[in-house]
Amino acid sequence: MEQSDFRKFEEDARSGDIEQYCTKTQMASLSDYEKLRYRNMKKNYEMMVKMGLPAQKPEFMKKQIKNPSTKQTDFASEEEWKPSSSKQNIAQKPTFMQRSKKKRRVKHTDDSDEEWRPSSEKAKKSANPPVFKLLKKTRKAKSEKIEQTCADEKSRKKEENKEVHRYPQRQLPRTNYMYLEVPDDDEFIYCEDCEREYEGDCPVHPCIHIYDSKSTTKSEERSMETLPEGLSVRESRIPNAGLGVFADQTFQQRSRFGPYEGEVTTDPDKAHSTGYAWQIHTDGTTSHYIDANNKIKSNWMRYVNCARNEDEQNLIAYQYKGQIFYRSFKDIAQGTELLVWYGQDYGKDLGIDRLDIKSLLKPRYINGEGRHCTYRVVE
Ligand SMILES: C[S@@+](CC[C@H](N)C(=O)[O-])C[C@H]1O[C@@H](n2cnc3c(N)ncnc32)[C@H](O)[C@@H]1O
Repeated sequence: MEQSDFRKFEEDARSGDIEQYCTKTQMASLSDYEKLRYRNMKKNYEMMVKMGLPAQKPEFMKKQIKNPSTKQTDFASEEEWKPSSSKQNIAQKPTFMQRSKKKRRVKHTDDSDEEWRPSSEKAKKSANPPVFKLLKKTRKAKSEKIEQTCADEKSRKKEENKEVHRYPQRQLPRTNYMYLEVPDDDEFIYCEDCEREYEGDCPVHPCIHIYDSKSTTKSEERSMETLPEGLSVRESRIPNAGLGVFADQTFQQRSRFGPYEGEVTTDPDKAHSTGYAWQIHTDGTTSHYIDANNKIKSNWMRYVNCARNEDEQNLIAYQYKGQIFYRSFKDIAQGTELLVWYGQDYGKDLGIDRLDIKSLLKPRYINGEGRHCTYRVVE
């Protein structure tokens, strides 16, 4: 399918009717993004049927609601097409920070029929994924402690999501590692221009990789020495934030930096304590952390500060094949400080209240690949 056709198809999908498959309450609980996703699934299915292609009916479409008062299970929870591993680990309530787990993905191939992967294929793929081998090993070896911590964190998030608090909220543990919601599969990269994901990278708008400078030092200077050409570290423009990274030249949109270097740890307490650790996910759960606290073992990315609002944010962090990269989603002018979003918990710890996260017009540029599309309210 031509790209322009695909765009038109996506626009048409926004007007698709999914109301017949859920109750009013379920409808109201879905974010606009979720609604769009279900509409897209419905349209995809209908289009494939129309084209005479073998298509598997999305699970949610099989359960048409005749009587809205009939008790139903949660609409979103009926997504049997979701890989079970990711499904277990995803909070049921859609939140702004919750990345869409089922987006249009395009595999790198010349065969345009690959654009839509039916759920059964996806399920097969998840059952035997070609990647994450290294992480899976790490996962097997991970201590009970980390599993417990992840379980604690999930129940804490569940608590936070409750709309009515019958008891005063207890003091929550400090969460100061940086956090990304990562899906079951981190080998896809979102393209802002095409508004969809590609395996590896967008063939039309590929990232420009900015390589670290080589460092031979084994001293504390190492992290600074790895600074790529065109960047410098100096005092941040953000009051009391310490050092920050500045552009000494213009960096185009889709400049990619990384990976974020540091020590790998499975100890959440250690990761919590430093303020330089990114959380890494495998199959939707935390598997380990990359902690850049040690300057001898980390690179320059440890100096990138947290954006206080969407306007000043110019980088998004994302996990790709078990590593963290930063990518510019707009041109970065010379003299500008590079700023990324660390995640809501860390943001809160820094006293940053991202109003754009809470507003009805959802943020366009947060972390992860689902957050930085040009978001539109479609109702
Ligand atoms: C990953 S480090 C960033 C580099 C750090 N500025 C430095 O000098 O090493 C994270 C720490 O930087 C500071 N920081 C980052 N963004 C900030 C912000 N928006 N406001 C205040 N402090 C910030 C906080 O002290 C935080 O714990």
